[in-house]
Amino acid sequence: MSLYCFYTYVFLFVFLLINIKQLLTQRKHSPPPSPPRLPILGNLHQLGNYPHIALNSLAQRYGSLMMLRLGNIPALVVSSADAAREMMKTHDIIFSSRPIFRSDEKILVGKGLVIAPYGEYWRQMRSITVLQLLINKRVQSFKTVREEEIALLIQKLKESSLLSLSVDLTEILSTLTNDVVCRVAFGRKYGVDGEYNFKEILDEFMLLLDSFDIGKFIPWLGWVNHVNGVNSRVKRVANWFDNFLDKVIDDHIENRRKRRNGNGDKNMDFLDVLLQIQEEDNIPGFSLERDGIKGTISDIFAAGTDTTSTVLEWAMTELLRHPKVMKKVQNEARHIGNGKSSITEEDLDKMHYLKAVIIETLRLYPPLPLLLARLSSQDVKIMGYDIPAGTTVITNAWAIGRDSAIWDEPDEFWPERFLNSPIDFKGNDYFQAIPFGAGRRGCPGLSFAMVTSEIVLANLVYMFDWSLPSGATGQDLDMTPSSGLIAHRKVHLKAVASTSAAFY
Ligand code: HEM
Repeated sequence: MSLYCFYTYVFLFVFLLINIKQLLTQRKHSPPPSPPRLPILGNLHQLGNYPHIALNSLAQRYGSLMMLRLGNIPALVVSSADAAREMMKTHDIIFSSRPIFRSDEKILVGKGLVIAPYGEYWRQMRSITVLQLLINKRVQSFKTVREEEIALLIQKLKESSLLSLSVDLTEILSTLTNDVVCRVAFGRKYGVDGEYNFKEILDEFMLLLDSFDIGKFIPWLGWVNHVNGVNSRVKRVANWFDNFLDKVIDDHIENRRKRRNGNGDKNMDFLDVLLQIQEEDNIPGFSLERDGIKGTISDIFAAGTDTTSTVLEWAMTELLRHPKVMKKVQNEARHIGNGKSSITEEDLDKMHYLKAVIIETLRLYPPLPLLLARLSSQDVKIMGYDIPAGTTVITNAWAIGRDSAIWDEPDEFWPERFLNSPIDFKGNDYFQAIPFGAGRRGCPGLSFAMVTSEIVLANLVYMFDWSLPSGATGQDLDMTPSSGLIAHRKVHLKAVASTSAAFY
């Protein structure tokens, strides 16, 4: 071999070595694409008032996996069904924690499930919530509570229908879901009247939970919350809620002592169930403390009230915008109800179109459009990209539900697409629409939420014909969502109920 050839081979060898090394390092660190960022704010300024919509626009440019920086927080944004499946199914355990923001801890009283890091405490609390509180048998046992509250609602609507008055459906539905959850949790209502102005406090609690908190993202700017009064409002609501729960728990303990029959499972509310678990104290290596009880109840109010009324509010909005769909769901309800005084939960199994209306509503308007954030607990590869441990994960369920690669005419309200469709929202097999999240941390309140939404909507359309005030048409409705964690309507939905001719 000539000297020239020898040097050429050495040169090629070194060149190849360098390239392979570079390739390997690139492979080793292949982060998802990122939009450019500003100093300190990172990408925070790009979220706007409607983060789910803004993030969807960014995803159109940067892809269904994007890495953002929200102030100090590295955040992965997931915007496709495939990426969500990989995260919540293939690598479920790695993404089963939640980021802890100090402000959430301050608002959510006690030590509950929603913000608990993945681990033994969460596992025990989750198992109590799923197997003792939200299991189907228990959800069904509250059928009478739902039916009684619906009867009250129908009575109210009949009264305003006699006077052709418009009703604030947003307000009425929010009160209804709050009353149902209150009775299920405490065995009685704590409304606007009486000793506790529970509804007002709950509204403030939801407002604070929903509000933008700069200290979450840029801790050294946390002082802003002192200046603008948010911290004192948080403290006031948290103290109020804490004292309220103490009082309700003490009353329950006293009543159980008096009754001495606290073991009768039949009429037990959630608090009774939790107190019984605490008394029996037979979970190996785990004791349910008062703080755990408070946390569970606080979670159920935070996660279960506004989310459910939001579905109903959007479902009624879309029905008012689509008179043919309204007619179809009314015909189904009236055929099945057949002149009875109300639709019962036994009737729901036969109401396929009504179920499709609810599912289509959840696809288009997931109440938590960005679900609840998750946190990666170790380095992992998703869709070929490297995601480091400690990354906050935001899943854009709103974008997935409207993805044109999955759905025909994705922005159209068309319940027929779900008739005879195998898609459920359990997040086991189908990730095309995931309003309840998926995997280990998926929503344990799915059955509770579905049966409540279905029975309320069924009765609203069964008993009444609906129109908009002052001769407005559905197309006049303002469809702007609220900003915040829960995307309800920005403008309250007001409508006129008239008792259907079928019931005269
Ligand atoms: C339409 C109504 C509802 C929607 C859309 C909804 C949605 C969600 C979502 C997206 C999550 C996070 C899931 C994830 O990280 O993958 C969640 C968690 C949760 N939901 Fe719901 N939810 C609803 C109703 C309810 C109800 C009625 C209850 C209880 C009565 C409830 C209790 C909870 C709890 C306790 C968690 C935390 C679970 C955990 O972190 O392990 N939800 N929900």
